Amino acid sequence: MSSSAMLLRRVVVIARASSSAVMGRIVVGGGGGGGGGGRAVETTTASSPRRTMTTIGPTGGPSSDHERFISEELYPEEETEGEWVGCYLKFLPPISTYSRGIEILYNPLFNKSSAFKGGERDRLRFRGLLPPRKMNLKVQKERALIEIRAEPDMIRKHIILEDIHDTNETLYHRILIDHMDEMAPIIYTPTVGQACSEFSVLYRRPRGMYFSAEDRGHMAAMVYNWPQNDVRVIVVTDGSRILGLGDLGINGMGIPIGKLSLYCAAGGIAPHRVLPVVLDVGTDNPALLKDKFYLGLQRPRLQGSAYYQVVDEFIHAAVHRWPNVLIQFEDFSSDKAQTILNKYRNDVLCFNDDIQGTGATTLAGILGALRAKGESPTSLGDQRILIAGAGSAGMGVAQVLYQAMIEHGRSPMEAKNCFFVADERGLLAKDRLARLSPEQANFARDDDGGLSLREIVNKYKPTMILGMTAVGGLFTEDLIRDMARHCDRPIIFPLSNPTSKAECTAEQAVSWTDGRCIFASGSPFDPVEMENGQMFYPTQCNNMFVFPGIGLGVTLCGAKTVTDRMLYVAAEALANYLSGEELALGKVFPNLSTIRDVSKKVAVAVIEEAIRTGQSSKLSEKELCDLDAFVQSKMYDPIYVPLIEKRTITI
Ligand SMILES: NC(=O)C1=CN([C@@H]2O[C@H](COP(=O)(O)OP(=O)(O)OC[C@H]3O[C@@H](n4cnc5c(N)ncnc54)[C@H](O)[C@@H]3O)[C@@H](O)[C@H]2O)C=CC1
Ligand SMILES: CC(=O)C(=O)O
Ligand SMILES: [Mg+2]
Repeated sequence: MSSSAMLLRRVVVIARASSSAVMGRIVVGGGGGGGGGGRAVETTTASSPRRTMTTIGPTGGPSSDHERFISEELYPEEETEGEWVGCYLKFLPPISTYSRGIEILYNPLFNKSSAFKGGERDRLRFRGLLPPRKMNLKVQKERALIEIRAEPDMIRKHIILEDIHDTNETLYHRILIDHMDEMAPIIYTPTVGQACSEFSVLYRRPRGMYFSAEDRGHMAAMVYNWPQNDVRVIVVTDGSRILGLGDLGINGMGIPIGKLSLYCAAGGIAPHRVLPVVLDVGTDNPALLKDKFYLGLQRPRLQGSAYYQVVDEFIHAAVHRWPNVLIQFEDFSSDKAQTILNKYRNDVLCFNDDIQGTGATTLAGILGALRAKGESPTSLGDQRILIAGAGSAGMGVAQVLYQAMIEHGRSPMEAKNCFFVADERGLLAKDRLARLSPEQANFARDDDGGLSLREIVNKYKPTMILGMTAVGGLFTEDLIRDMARHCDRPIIFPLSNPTSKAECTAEQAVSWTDGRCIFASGSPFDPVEMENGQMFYPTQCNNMFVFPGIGLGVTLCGAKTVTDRMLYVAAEALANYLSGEELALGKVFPNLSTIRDVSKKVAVAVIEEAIRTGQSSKLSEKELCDLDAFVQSKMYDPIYVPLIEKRTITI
């Protein structure tokens, strides 16, 4: 083709780009095809909290191969600084930085590695510090997937992914978003359990902050060591109950890191706005106390007021530097978890994921299960609910289900009567009131204290059994067969994590109930082929389905606190997400691949609730008309944007 013909085609391409803005050689907007409506991209600088919003047009595809050929020839991909969508190059607002040279390559928030374009390599002074051939995000992802998939061992896969996390956050989150089904078990439960157990020996690079008992009196200053001004979400643990693995001390850092990866990938919070934290108050794990490679303080855990002072100092320091930050308490042992939540929940934007997040998620799963049985949500108050495990998770679930029953018109007494809560000493009843926490005492039965799980099943014929004991295999064949004898479609939720702690497996539940159970588990299980050849698809009842959306919602609307009603509407949004087809397949939670959309729906529900109840300080009624599009526009989408020197251009 002659160069004049090529030029002519270029003019046509530009002219077709309706409402296009043209900046240099970059065309904004797309032709036909794509999803209609503009999309807003939010950019931020890692070193500065300033943001720009630029609306870009519909993502139209190329109208012909010919057109694509011409455009790409004019603007070779490896040299243009934008994102190719078919034959169009989308304009992307640049990020400006004070960093230069090698510093940028070592900053995972900025680094694009082989995807840095020639212009950037010159502007930011690292030409020659990278191999010359340029790749794009797609090719980099393809290469990373080959490496991850070639590795059979889950912990090795985890190490590869976390290595990408530590070197290139854009690529890491792109991989998570595009392959959530495959990646969640690697970065989250069950593999994160092993990653925590081996955290000190696997430790490579710093991520997050540690506040130890030795830092008392310094925390208000220490928080300024964190390089980001705009932290929106902190996940904090004291490492005292990591999944069902017990006290792992600072090795529990893997949990805030994993949860925050989900905040970014599923909840659309930009990675420079999240901060994983461990409070190192010692450990009572005898193996760690004498492990020469353990990286935390080797002393018994602080107790009493000394312990609560550390928590208090940290919270005040964090809120002082980042006044609007959401603090998510995670994996605190049950003797402290509720006390801490009660102390801060009315004054600080915070929630406890194990208590409240698990409660909301399990409520959603139960509402889904009732739908699958052809029952209405109000039938929740007709259920007989056996909860095995009276810790944070068990009592959190009991409280949220109880509130939902009240919401649906049951009296407190009627609602309480639905519950049978048991721990390792059997059914909780008034005979041991003196040794129960207020939350446990609320659900103590009048009689039958100490009945075993099987005795409860055979006497009270529960319609569901929920496991939050961290005791792998607790749901025995006899127990589940008894459940199935008394109930046509028993709901069986072994929720303990990681997989080794699940009270039973999907295969066991299906086989012992002859395929009649409605099942969901905390950690993932593979589909099961039933005797009749039909497939059974277990889904995951894990708080990952609500916490990213709750975080996105409360931070976007500037909520002052996280209310019980916000958790309730989050559960409803999750339950409503399920389609009839999914329910027919036995699924009570959506596929993980939809988690980003689920999180958006949860965020919308939370924001609506905040606006309705006057909890929202940033959004008002007028934003309600297209909240879905608003939330979508605010969600972090990992793509490479051009980097420029801060000194040269300010955005
Ligand atoms: N799927 C999900 O989203 C979530 C799952 N979990 C899981 O739930 C489990 C429990 O977590 P927490 O409540 O924080 O722990 P926890 O240690 O506070 O509570 C465990 C409870 O189980 C009871 N228990 C122990 N042995 C028992 C037995 N043989 N029979 C009946 N009860 C027994 C204990 O007495 C205690 O009440 C963990 O494995 C955790 O990973 C926790 C939060 C969310
Ligand atoms: C999922 C979760 O938060 C836990 O197992 O603790
Ligand atoms: Mg947890």
